[in-house]
Amino acid sequence: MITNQQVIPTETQAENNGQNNPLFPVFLKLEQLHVLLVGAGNVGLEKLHALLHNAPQTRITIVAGRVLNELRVFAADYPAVHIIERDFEPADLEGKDVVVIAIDNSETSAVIRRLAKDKRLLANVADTPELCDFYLGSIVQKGDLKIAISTNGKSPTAAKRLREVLNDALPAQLNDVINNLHTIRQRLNGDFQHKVQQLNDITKVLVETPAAVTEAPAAALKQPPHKPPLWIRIVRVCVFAVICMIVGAVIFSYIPAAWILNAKVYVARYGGDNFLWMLGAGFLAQLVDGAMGMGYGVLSTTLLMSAGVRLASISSSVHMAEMFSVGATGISHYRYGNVNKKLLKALAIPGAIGAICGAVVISTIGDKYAHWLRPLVSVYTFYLGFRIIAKAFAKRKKQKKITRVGPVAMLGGFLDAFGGGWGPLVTSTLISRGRNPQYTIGTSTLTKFFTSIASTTTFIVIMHETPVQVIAGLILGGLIAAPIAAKLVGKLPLKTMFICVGTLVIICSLRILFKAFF
Ligand SMILES: C[C@@]1(CC(=O)O)C2=NC(=C\c3[nH]c(c(CCC(=O)O)c3CC(=O)O)Cc3[nH]c(c(CC(=O)O)c3CCC(=O)O)/C=C3\N/C(=C\2)[C@@H](CCC(=O)O)[C@]3(C)CC(=O)O)/[C@H]1CCC(=O)O
Ligand SMILES: NC(=O)c1ccc[n+]([C@@H]2O[C@H](COP(=O)([O-])OP(=O)(O)OC[C@H]3O[C@@H](n4cnc5c(N)ncnc54)[C@H](O)[C@@H]3O)[C@@H](O)[C@H]2O)c1
Repeated sequence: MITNQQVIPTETQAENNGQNNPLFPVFLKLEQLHVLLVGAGNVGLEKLHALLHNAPQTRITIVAGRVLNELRVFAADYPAVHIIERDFEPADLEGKDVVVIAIDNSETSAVIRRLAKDKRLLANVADTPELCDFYLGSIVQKGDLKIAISTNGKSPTAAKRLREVLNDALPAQLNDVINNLHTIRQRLNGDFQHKVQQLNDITKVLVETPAAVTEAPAAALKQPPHKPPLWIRIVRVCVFAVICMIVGAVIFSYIPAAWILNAKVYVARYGGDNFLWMLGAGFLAQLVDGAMGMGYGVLSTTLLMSAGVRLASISSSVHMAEMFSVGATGISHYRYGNVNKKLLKALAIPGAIGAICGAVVISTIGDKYAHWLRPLVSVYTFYLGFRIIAKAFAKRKKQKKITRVGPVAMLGGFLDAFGGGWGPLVTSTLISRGRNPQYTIGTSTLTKFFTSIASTTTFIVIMHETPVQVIAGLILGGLIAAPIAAKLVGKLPLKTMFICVGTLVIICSLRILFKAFF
């Protein structure tokens, strides 16, 4: 059996090397070559079938005194096949790369073969192994997979039977498997050794349980390519936590606590009384959003509300800080081709209108009615917390594709001004209604960039002031978290993450509600 993979000799192969079958298999790009076929009888037709079945665009010139009618009819479907109806002439070898001889005269065959040899052309003399430079093989094909079989010329019938056996044994989905592995191969990062290791790990199951041929790589596509066992993941999380503690201890031993406490003097006017909260909120929100693709607004809003920051300040800072992170991610989505321009247009305008309206409402009546607006927003974030948890358990159902996206975007933009929610509302609604997740996440993220610009501009115009310190805290926290989040993407247990983040949002919202009424 021959494949086009690199052959690494095993012990048994090494023992057999050269002893039984010295033929060296190659897979010719025949369509880039010019073939001369001499003879157009039954055998000529068989060889023509074999050539064109594998490489239909191949340029083939057929030279034959008599041309079988069946061959003429068959060749008519292949524009690159040219028939010359006369006996062979040495000039026929000019400009050819490969010669197949299928005539009923062995002496003439030997002469043609010698002339070909003089021109250093490779020749096959059908059914005459001793005159062949190469043999045609029996071929099993499943999409891109091709297996060529040779019995070293001993029994073409055995080769034919083996082809039939393999053809039945190999599942049709094998081509999907190969395509999936091709996609994984293109997605893998890292150096060559690392890629080889990952591909070997993914495909190990194919060797251990051959029945898994049809399922394994498809499943591998859905999961991160290499999922280590649970205990390794637990150890990783613990190591990560310890590193965070050490880094934290080092940072705070160099930055005097008094300095941090003094910082609150500068931030108190606009941003509540604890800069660390803002830094922490920015860090956590970016960490979660970067790794899960949503949650920045909800998390930072609930955390800042818990720190007692003014509602309008929260909203304007969150949107301005978010503009940077969302802008950067949105642009990379655009570069990777994840943005559907039609959907972007349909989302951006209503989204921006909704965002402007939300920003106007919150910055004009935000402070005046803060005593009831804050608990109201908490009720909304409380609901979003549940939506995030629900995502952890949601099964993707095939629903009717949502076509009118405008109202969803407008509502998303409006409510987003109050406490985030664009992601949990717009992105998840579109995905759960049957839209392609890749394009939806990409397009929705880029749209979020535009709605953030709209609301931020509105806040600046209406409020005449910018809560610089809150924004600085959020951006700084986000900057620290971004590279960590990027590393964590695909490595975290998503379901658990959604549950944890949802729970955190619910607890924060409940706390605000509790404080408002008691
Ligand atoms: C694989 C396949 C590819 C193709 O041609 O496309 C192919 N022969 C096929 C079928 C086939 N050929 C013959 C029979 C009748 C039964 C029989 O004799 O066994 C059948 C079976 C049938 O048709 O059922 C007659 C025959 N063939 C050769 C000789 C001479 C000899 O052995 O000395 C004789 C006796 C002539 C006579 O008695 O006068 C020689 C060769 N045939 C080869 C290839 C090369 C060796 C491949 C290998 O290493 O295994 C080689 C050396 C040179 C070459 O032709 O390239 C194709 C199967 C396609 C499929 O998968 O269905
Ligand atoms: N047909 C079979 O199943 C089969 C099986 C085993 C072996 N063979 C052997 O293989 C050979 C070919 O068999 P076939 O059935 O194709 O024969 P065929 O008689 O059907 O065809 C022979 C072809 O060769 C051409 N030809 C002969 N001399 C030529 C020349 N100098 N220049 C150009 N073309 C020339 C003829 O015009 C014809 O197109 C024969 O020797 C036969 O004994 C055939």
